[in-house]
Amino acid sequence: MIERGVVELRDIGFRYDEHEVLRHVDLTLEEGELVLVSGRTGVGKSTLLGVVTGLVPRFTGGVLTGDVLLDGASIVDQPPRERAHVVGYVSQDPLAGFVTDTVEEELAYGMEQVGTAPETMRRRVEETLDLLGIADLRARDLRTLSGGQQQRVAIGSVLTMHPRVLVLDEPTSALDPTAAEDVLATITRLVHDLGLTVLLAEHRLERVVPFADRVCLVTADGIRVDTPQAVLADSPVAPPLVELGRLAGWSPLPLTVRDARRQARSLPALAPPVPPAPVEVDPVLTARGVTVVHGAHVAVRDLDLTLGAGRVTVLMGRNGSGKSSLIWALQGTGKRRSGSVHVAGDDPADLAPAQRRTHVGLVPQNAADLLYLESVAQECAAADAGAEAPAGTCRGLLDRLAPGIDGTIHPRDLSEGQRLALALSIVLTARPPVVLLDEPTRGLDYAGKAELARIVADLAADGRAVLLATHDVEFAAHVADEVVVMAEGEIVSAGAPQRVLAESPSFAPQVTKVLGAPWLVVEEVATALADTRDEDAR
Ligand SMILES: Nc1ncnc2c1ncn2[C@@H]1O[C@H](COP(=O)(O)OP(=O)(O)OP(=O)(O)O)[C@@H](O)[C@H]1O
Ligand SMILES: Nc1ncnc2c1ncn2[C@@H]1O[C@H](COP(=O)(O)OP(=O)(O)OP(=O)(O)O)[C@@H](O)[C@H]1O
Repeated sequence: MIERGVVELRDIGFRYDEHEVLRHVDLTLEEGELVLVSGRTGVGKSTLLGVVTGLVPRFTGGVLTGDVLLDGASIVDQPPRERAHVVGYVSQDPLAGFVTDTVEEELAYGMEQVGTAPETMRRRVEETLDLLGIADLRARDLRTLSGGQQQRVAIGSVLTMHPRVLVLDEPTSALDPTAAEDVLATITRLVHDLGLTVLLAEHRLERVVPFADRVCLVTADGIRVDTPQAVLADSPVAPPLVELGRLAGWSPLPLTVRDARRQARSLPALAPPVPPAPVEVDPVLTARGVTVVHGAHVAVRDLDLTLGAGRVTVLMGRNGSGKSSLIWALQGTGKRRSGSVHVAGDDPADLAPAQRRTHVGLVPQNAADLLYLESVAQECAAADAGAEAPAGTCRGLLDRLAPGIDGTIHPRDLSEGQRLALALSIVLTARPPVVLLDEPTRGLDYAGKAELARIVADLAADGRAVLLATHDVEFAAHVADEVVVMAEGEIVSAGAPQRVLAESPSFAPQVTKVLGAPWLVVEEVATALADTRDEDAR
């Protein structure tokens, strides 16, 4: 008998006119394995996932060649709807995928479509509410949920269908670190206990690598599929632990914090980095007593915040803790129940939109909200004109964040990371004194994030105040001058990253977990190692 995978992709090719996205892709997914799809922004990860779900080419256009098999039978001509009970899919944009109005309805919808018995439906809805920690949201309108709450519902609504194959596109991008761990552990349990097959695209390898059986690295030349160890040994994208292992010359490369801690015993004694001394800063934005209320829910409670010139403040906190609500209130569009916000003598809430943009720039969680023109080139030209910046300014920023995007593409057709990069470039072109970024790393690869960190540092060096909300602890460790943690609408901790991040079990970056505070990032270890080697040489 021939061993067959659950899903087989045979010599898959896909192109939009001249733009070739996938070629000669052969991939077999076995029962009960989790395959991680990684690769640069816009390289074709979502497209590869779409070939399995059938959304590509049916809903994207373009030309698909090759064959897709499910249990040995070709399904390449089968519409996504007919595969849905076997192949569950969670997209990068949960809101766009919702078909009902409330959490409970959404969890039941797929089961209703396939005629699941009512008592089974009821039971699975309850199980899923618990599994994903969303029981208290059951009656809520989907559109009023926070980004992370929406993402949990989207995952839940697919799990209730008990699919055999689960296709997930950045499923933890909006989740706080603890929730992300929980969701990945839940999925892994289904993989191990029920033989679920999972294909999962993710940029934050540090989160997913420990759970992956194999990694599929997508490059412009095709795919490479191997064990995480083998792919990461020389892959251009690697999590901090692997970077640390490469730097210290460890073999095998550590994939978990536990492995790295063991190997770290072999490191020479290193002089820890000296945290920067606190400095006096000029306030650029001052918020006092800000309260934001949605219906009966107090999202931000009597909160004071000062953003200083030249400072990057990172806003963290559990899903639903009020970060986005605060950001919109600071920008002036979000309704405040009470309190005041001042930027350069004005309250942004009192200004007309055009004037407000010169005070405060905001890149929202859903970057598409900022894009309204027909092409990338038009968006860039409009941003330059609006900001009276030299022609090419916006495009220059875009090429730093996500290089090589064709200017004629409609913003709607960009990959998730490319779209975010465009929205960031548009807002940053105006160089407002206050820059607010709501989860600015979704869909960005490590190189894109490193560029974003440099751009943010440039803005700060130029005297701007930057506030960015993120769940990406590694990115936070790289950019933060100060970290502010929210819980239940209030600030519960604030201070230097060496203290707030490093001392928290949920927010500590990988390097801190291995070496302890005040270590935060691999670059610090590289510097310290080079120093000891210099001394040895002397
Ligand atoms: N209609 C279209 N015409 C031309 N190119 C397109 C069109 N739609 C998508 N593309 C391009 O196809 C490529 C693949 O996109 P895809 O969404 O698969 O990337 P990705 O690797 O998932 O990116 P990300 O990491 O940002 O999620 C991108 O470069 C995108 O710009
Ligand atoms: N219209 C609304 N009605 C009721 N509750 C709302 C409404 N809008 C938002 N909320 C709630 O307010 C809280 C704060 O939401 P917010 O989006 O500010 O959180 P967040 O910290 O940005 O979360 P995430 O990390 O998931 O993006 C959440 O519990 C959310 O469900």
